Amino acid sequence: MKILNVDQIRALDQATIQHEPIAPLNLMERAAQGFVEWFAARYPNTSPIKIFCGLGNNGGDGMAIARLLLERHYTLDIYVVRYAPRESDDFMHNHRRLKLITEQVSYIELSTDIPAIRHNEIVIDAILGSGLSRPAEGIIRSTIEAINRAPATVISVDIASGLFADKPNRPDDVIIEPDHTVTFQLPKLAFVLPRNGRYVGEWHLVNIQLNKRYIDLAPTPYYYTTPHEARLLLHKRDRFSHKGTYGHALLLVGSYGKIGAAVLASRACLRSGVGLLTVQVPRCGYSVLQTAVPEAMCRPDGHQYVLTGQSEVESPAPAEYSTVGIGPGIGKAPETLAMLRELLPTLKKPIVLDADALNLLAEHRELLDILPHNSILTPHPKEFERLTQPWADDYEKLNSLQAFAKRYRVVVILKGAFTAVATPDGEVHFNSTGNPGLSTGGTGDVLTGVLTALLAQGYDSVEAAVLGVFAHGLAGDRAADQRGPIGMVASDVIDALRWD
Ligand SMILES: NC(=O)C1=CN([C@@H]2O[C@H](COP(=O)(O)OP(=O)(O)OC[C@H]3O[C@@H](n4cnc5c(N)ncnc54)[C@H](O)[C@@H]3O)[C@@H](O)[C@H]2O)[C@@H](O)CC1
Ligand SMILES: Nc1ncnc2c1ncn2[C@@H]1O[C@H](COP(=O)(O)OP(=O)(O)O)[C@@H](O)[C@H]1O
Ligand SMILES: [K+]
Repeated sequence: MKILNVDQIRALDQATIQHEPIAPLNLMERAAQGFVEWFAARYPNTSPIKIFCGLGNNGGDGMAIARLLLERHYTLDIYVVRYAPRESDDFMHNHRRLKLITEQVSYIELSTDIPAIRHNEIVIDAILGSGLSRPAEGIIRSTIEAINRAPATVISVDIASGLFADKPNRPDDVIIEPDHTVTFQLPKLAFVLPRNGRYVGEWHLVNIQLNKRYIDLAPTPYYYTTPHEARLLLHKRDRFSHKGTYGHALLLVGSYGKIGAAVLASRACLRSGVGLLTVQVPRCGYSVLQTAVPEAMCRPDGHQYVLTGQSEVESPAPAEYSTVGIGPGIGKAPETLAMLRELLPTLKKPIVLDADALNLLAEHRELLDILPHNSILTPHPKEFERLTQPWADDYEKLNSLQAFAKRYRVVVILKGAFTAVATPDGEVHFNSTGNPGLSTGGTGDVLTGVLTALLAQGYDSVEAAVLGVFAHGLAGDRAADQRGPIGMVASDVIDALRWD
């Protein structure tokens, strides 16, 4: 699913109005109906509601929503924040229609007009929408502050008032802090960026049948992976396949005290469909791995405690495997750095790099230039910062992510809520699965195993990254259903992996 910017959203409205064709007012009615259906499915009409409307089209949506809720017999106090003399045409029209069925519309011009809001109330925020052109000031600001102070449930229409949809706010901007945002058709870039978490809450899409052709043609680097899109990426298994069909992966993982990372990555790799798996661990990990993961072959490293790349047993060179996954638990010993230096130039196919492999790249940047093209790097934000430099805001971080993936021709998976997969072509795919239960040691090792298995099976790097991140997050969601987000551990995520 595409993520469009504000100009494109405005043009999309216009395209819908022209080509469907539909009158602007009817499109607003459709949006309001969509919101009200979402709302009515969750909140019974016993909860008292206060709705705050601005004077633009977001306020117009609010006026229409108020009328539709009154028709459904909700108890409603309606407020218009009169911050300017100008009103949009569709606001005016819906204001007039509302006044035909109720006299009870209050106007907020001064702080003293702002009502007290009680804890059992629901606030609907329709003050400012995607037309925000400057930070909220004056009476809008005071109203937003009052809503944020109130102990009520807050639901924003389209986007929290005061939040820019596709560019950074200043740190001291006043913005609604909703519990939910109900937005129309497509997500906004602001919704998937970490620093906006409290200005978005849980967000929900309401389909209002905006022009499909415009959406299909609109250029954008930003995408949001839907379950349907992820499923389309999945390769089917051939009836006459054998284990050779699904690749032979090599994992270079673990060091003394971190053999658990090796076990987790290996198990996840096997649970993600790899044909054969060989794992190289330092000698101290040999019996652990052979016992904990009997399905994997193990080649013990020549070193007792860290990886050096030297193997005690006769075995093929890493380049002969379908792919290599390297990083979980390896540490940063000089011998391991030497291994990386020797290994990288010999590899011609994309590989997966995670954890201390990334930290070694950050400390020895010349290695970045010899990464096999289309390799997958899986930094969490701290690791990514080491690879680049600190950023002032999420938009700067996003630019730096795109630039990095392009410059080194790699796929970068920046992990976290709405994990961002940046491609060498400059696209970014935000993931839709996962939950805070995944914020626990070892879940990143699981992701490395998953991705290594997908590359070994012949998925191209972008598909492997988008699908792998989706499936990993979905497994995390299943694990959270079973164990709760607090009790779940990385092994539960492996057990919950499913590929159908
Ligand atoms: N496809 C869609 O997304 C649809 C959008 N609709 C609604 O239309 C909204 C966008 O409407 P508008 O473009 O009128 O935008 P707004 O409702 O955000 O209103 C912006 C108006 O307020 C002014 N303004 C902007 N920032 C201000 C500030 N800080 N202080 C004071 N005034 C400020 C602007 O100059 C403009 O006149 C959407 O958010 C959505 O609610 C729906 O009605 C129909 C479909
Ligand atoms: N709040 C969250 N919401 C969704 N996914 C999360 C969240 N926190 C962490 N994750 C996911 O959990 C994994 C954590 O990886 P990482 O930080 O490398 O942990 P570790 O190295 O301990 O295994 C990543 O896939 C990340 O996207
Ligand atoms: K709003």
